[in-house]
Amino acid sequence: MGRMGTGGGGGGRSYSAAPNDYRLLEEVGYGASATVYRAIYLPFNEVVAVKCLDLDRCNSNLDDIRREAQTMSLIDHPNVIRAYCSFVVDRNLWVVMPFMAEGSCLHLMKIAYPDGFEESAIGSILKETLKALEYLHEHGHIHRDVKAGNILLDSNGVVKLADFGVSACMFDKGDRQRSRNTFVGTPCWMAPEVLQPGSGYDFKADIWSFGITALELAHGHAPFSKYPPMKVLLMTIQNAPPGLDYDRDKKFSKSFKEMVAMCLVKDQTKRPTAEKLLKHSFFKTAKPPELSVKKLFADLPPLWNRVKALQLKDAAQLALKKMPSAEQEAISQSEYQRGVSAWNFDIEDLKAQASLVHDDDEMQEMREDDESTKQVVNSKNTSYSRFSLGKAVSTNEVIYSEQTSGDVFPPAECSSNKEKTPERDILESDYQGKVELEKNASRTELPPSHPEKDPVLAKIKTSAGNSRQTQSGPLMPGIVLNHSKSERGRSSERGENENQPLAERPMREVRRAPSFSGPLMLPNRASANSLSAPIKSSGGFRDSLDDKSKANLVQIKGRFSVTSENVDLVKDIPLCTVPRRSAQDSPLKKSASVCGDWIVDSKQMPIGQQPKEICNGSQNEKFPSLPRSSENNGIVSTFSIFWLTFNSAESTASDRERSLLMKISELQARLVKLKDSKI
Ligand SMILES: Nc1ncnc2c1ncn2[C@@H]1O[C@H](COP(=O)(O)OP(=O)(O)OP(=O)(O)O)[C@@H](O)[C@H]1O
Repeated sequence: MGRMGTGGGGGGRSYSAAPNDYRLLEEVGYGASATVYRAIYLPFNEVVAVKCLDLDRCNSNLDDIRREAQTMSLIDHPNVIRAYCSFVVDRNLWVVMPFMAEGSCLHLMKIAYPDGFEESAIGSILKETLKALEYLHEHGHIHRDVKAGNILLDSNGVVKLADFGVSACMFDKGDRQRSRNTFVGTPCWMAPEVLQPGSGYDFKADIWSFGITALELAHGHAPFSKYPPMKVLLMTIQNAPPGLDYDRDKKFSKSFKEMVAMCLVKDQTKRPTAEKLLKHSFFKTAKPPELSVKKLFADLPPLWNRVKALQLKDAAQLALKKMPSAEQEAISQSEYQRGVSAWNFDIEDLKAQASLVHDDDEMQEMREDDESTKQVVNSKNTSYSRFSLGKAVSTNEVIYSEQTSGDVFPPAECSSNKEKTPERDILESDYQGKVELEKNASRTELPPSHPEKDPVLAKIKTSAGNSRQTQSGPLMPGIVLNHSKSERGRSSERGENENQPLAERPMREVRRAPSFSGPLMLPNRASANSLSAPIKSSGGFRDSLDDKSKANLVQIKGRFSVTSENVDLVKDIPLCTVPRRSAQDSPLKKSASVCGDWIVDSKQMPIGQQPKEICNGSQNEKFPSLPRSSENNGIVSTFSIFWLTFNSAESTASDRERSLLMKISELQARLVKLKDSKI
C-alpha cells in the first residue's frame, strides 16, 4: 500500500488512508478505469463514495492520476466534487469523496427520463454546473469532460460536477501545456477547436460542452450521439452547430434556446465565459435545485439497484450478440455513443494515415456516402434507431444500412412482457418490498442469484471467462506496486466482496476486459456512463482478432477498427424494470415501457426531422456537407478516411461490387419507403 500524499477532509475532518477503515458496499458506477462504490468510513460511521481506479486499466500516467486526485482534493466549491483523500491500495488508487446518492444525470435519464428532463430541472442542474465551471475556470482549470454523466446529484437535489480524469490546467507549461493541444474528451461533447489539430483551446471548450450537455439534458441524449465517432467529428467541424429547434423543441422557452445557442458558437472567442453566462435570463429564473431536481428521483429505487439493472441490461446485450469474446464486443460504438471519456487521438498519426489515402478514392467514397445518406434521410417514416446491419448489404455500407429497425425489442414487449428479465427481477424485488436495501444502510444483502439457472448470466459468465487476456497497461513510474493480479488484490482488500452475489461477478468480468494501452489508442475507457463493455485499442487488439472477427472486419486503420458486428451493437434489451418518465410526465407510470436508451423511434425523431437537429439553423439545413478535398487539412482527411472510406485494406470488394451493393441498398431503401407510404 502506498500513499499519494493527498488528503484533507470534509468539513475539516480528516479521512484516513487505511483501506481497512472503509467498508465497501455496492457498486454505484464505473468507467473504463474506475469503479465507484458506496462505502462506510468506519471511524465516522459515514457514508462516502470510493472511486477505485485500476492502475492497470488506466491509460494515464501516474502524474495524470496524481493530478486528478490532487485537483479533487484542492477543490473547495459546493458544486464541484472534492476528494477527501486518496491512496494506493495494491494496484488501485482509491479516491474517497462524498457519496452522491442519486448518481449521475445520465443514469437518471437512462433509467427514468429517456426523453430528457423538464426545463425547470434542466435550468437548476445547468446553473449549478455553470457555477462549478465558473469556479474551475477562475482557478485555471479546464474540465474537458463536461457531460450529463459527470454531473452528480444527491438526494437533496445538490448538483456537483465530477471526474477530473482529463482536466487540464491552463497555467501548465511545457509538456503539460502541450497536452492542451491533444484531443481529449468525449466526441459528442467536444468543441470544434478541440478537434482541430494544433489550434489549441482554452476554457471556452467547456462552454461548448456545457451547451451540448444542455441539449443532452433536454433530449435525453447528446446531438449526433447515434453516429459513429468519426462522423461526429466531421459533423462538429463542418456542420452548423446543433441547438434547440424552434419547431421540434416547442416546449422549451426562448431564453433556454438562446442560452444554448450562445454556448454553441463555433468561434470560441464569441462564446461567453461561465461568469457572463450565469447572468443570462435563463439562469436568473432558475429554481433552487431542492425544488426542481429533488423531485426527479422521488420514487426511484436506490442508486445501486438502478446501476445493477443497467449493467444487467448491457451485459445481456453483450451475451446476446454471440460475439466470440467480450474483447471483440468491446470495440463497440455503443460505448462511445453513451459517452466515453478520454478519447485520445494522436493527431500526427491520423494525419500520416490521411496522407496515404488518395483524394480520388476519398471523393468516390464521399459521393457514395452522400447518396446513401440521402437515402436514409429520405426514408421518411422509417424507424431507424440504430446501426442495424442489413444482411444483404455489404459490410462496407454498414453505416448506411440504418433503415431497418429490426431486432429492436418492440415497446409492447416491454410493457406487457410477462417473462422476467434479470434486471426486472432485481428491481421488482427491490421496488415491491424495498427489500432490505435501505439507503445508507451499513451492509446490503442482495438476494443470491444462480447464474447456472440463468441462461443470460451463464452465457455472460462463459464469455467473460474466455475473455481475459494479458494486459499491457502503462508503467507507473515512481510507485511500487504489488504485482499480484489486480482483481485478486481488489478482492482481498475488499474482503467482503468475496461474498458478493455471483450475479455481480460476471458483470464485472465482462467490463474488465483488458485495456490495451500503447501508442495507438482506441478509447479504452468504458464509460461510467455507458455501463457497457470497455473499448480496446485496435493496436493491441488487432493481433488478437480471431478468424471470425477478421471476417467481420470492415476496417482497421491505425487505432480504429470497425467490425460489421460492432456497428450493430446497440440493439437494446428492454429494461422493463423502472418506470420511465417523460419531461411532462412526472408521476411514475409503472406500465411505461423502457426499451433501450438510444432507441430513437420514428415518433421521437422522424427521419424528416433529423437534419434539423443536426444542422439546426440557417447555416446548413441539409445533411452534412462533405469535405472537399482541397479544403481537407490532415485531420479532416483522416476523419474522411475512417468515416467515408469503408473499404478497408482487407476488404475484397471491388469497385464494381461495391457499386452493385450500393444499388441493392438503394433499392432496399426505396422498397421500405414504398411500403411505408402504402401503410
Ligand atoms: N461521488 C460519487 N457518488 C456517487 N456516484 C458516483 C460518484 N462518483 C462517481 N459516481 C458514479 O460513478 C460513475 C463513474 O465515475 P467517474 O466518471 O468518476 O469514473 P471514470 O472512470 O472517470 O468514468 P468516465 O469514463 O465517464 O470518465 C459516474 O458516472 C457516477 O455514475
